[in-house]
Amino acid sequence: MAGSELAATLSDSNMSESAPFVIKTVEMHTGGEPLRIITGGYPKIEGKTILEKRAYVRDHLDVFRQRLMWEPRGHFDMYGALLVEPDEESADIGVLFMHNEGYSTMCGHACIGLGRYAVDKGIVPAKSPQTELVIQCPTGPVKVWVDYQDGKSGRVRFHSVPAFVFALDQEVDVPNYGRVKVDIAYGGAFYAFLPDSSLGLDLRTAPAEAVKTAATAVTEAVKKAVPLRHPGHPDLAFLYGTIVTDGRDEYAPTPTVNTCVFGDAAVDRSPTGSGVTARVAIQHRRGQIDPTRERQFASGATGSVMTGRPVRETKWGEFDAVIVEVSGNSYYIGTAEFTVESDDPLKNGFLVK
Ligand SMILES: O=C(O)[C@H]1NCC[C@@H]1O
Repeated sequence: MAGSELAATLSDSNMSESAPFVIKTVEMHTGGEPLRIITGGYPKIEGKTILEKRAYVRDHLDVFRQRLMWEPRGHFDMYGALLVEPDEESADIGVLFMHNEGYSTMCGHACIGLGRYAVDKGIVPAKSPQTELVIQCPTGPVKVWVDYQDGKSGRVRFHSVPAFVFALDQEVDVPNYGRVKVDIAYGGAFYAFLPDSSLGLDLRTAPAEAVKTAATAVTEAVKKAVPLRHPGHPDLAFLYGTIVTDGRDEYAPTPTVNTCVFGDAAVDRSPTGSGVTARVAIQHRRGQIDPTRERQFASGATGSVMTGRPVRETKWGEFDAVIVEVSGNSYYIGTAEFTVESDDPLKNGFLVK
């Protein structure tokens, strides 16, 4: 099935909030991070470009995100992908990402899962030893290669849009943590990076709650202090989260650990594909990594690993940029069919904070 036909079947019912709600999903995880792929039942999505579609679901269909991401159908750290018709000729599928707070612009762990899904569902014809496809994300086209052997999809690699460094050693005052230096980089979304030691933490032993609190304080401080700009579109110019690292940026054959806190203080269970992309851009700028040295990045939450390496230099607008290759594994964990009863007082979902 072509990507555009699939997107059309997904959104052919013109459903209002009060209409019967039956949404089907395929459930996966990538390095522990959930991926709820919405495979049927979403209302019609208006908009020509993918950023217009993102704005449309945010402004008109947000209750569907809340129903699917929040409790009782989801949870605080749930993550979803909604297939949409791509508007770029080269793309096989288009996707909008969603989480506890809104709609992200790029998601590496989701592209890894969606690569397998597209091959396994026949959205793109499977080819051995690997199948290539392009996923149009709000940030732009992402090239994906899915290993395919003996009728089985496997490891996935992707090249996201050009990644660039926005600021190095930017000083910010973070309430309760003092003055810290952060690097800010774009890997399909903007992240602030800083080592655990700057926050008085040790990622190997710190409880997730402590990392989440500290990273959220950093995100809030950076949002206040540093206006971001993006060379492509103003909708892409926002800080998505903070990634706390173990500070081991110099190349080593063993994994360096990072924990990403994004959206409304969601903790990524995976090493964060878009974060690895942005972190490699910083390491490349500082001469800490090169194309011959693939680096391993481990999630501080689960220990799951993705690899990252710079592939080639390029530009995006005024920014020196780099194409980064990231790879990882995702797995199927089930399917679901979600419904709503009209008299359920909690039908639109809730979060316990
Ligand atoms: O892998 C990633 O890029 C994503 N995981 C959750 C937060 C990011 O969007």
